[in-house]
Amino acid sequence: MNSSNALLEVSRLSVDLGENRLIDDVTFNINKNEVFCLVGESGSGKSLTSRAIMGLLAKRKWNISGNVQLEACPSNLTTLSEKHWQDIRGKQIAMIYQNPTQALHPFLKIKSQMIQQLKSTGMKSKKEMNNRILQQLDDMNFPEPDQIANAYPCQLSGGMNQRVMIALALLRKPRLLIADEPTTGLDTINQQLIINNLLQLKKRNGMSILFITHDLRLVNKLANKVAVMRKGKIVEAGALTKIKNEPDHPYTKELWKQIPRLYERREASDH
Ligand SMILES: Nc1ncnc2c1ncn2[C@@H]1O[C@H](COP(=O)(O)OP(=O)(O)OP(=O)(O)O)[C@@H](O)[C@H]1O
Repeated sequence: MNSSNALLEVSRLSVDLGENRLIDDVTFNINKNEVFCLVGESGSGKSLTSRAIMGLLAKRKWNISGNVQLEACPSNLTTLSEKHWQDIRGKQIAMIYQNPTQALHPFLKIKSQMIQQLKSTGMKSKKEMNNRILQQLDDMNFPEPDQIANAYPCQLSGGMNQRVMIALALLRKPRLLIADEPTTGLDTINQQLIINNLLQLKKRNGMSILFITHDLRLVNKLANKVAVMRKGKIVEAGALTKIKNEPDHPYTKELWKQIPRLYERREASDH
């Protein structure tokens, strides 16, 4: 790692599908305890970048080059075997998605899904697992964690399932959470609830967040740093204040113009 404050360093990451270069020479760093927002229009390559970082692109289909370095791991993440990834995914880096059904099993109670995660850490005591599960659901501000633990996903609302998915992802206290549009499609109240909850947990657990979104209002509320993607490339990156107040790239200027007024105030206590 080049800096002692860096948690993740992505350097010259490219992803090809056959002749098509879909991610092109992407470079950025995420520091410890930082929220890094990756923004850009649909199809710009945000999700593909996160899936390449997370080792979720099958090598038989995708050609990946570049260097992805995580503080806890001496190897380039793009070269790790699936076996090695089992020590990293969930424990060092976790991911949450827009749609909780991607992460939740429909026919298993929430508790069973959480137990599976905890068993993979070597935890054996039922009591310890039960306490950990209730604590994690309590951290997501569920007033009755026990009821949630004993529910099936279909018995919960979309917003509740989204919070359960976050609880599941954070069970092993990862250093980096990749959040791929986790609030898109939710109503404003649930969106606020989840964003505030994520900021609380970031502070409590001392984790960093790579937050993927096309919603600049969320960027304004959450980000320490921002990278703007377009057609597979990062066209501009820097501190939120710089990207917001003095954007250099015409595309970034255009993005901010789409919001007439940024009314959401950042609460200093969140950070
Ligand atoms: N599984 C796939 N097979 C083929 N092409 C893909 C696949 N996934 C993504 N792509 C292509 O890669 C490019 C980047 O897609 P990506 O999903 O990363 O965009 P995005 O910025 O996350 O968009 P959105 O905001 O809509 O999720 C697009 O041209 C997309 O069509």
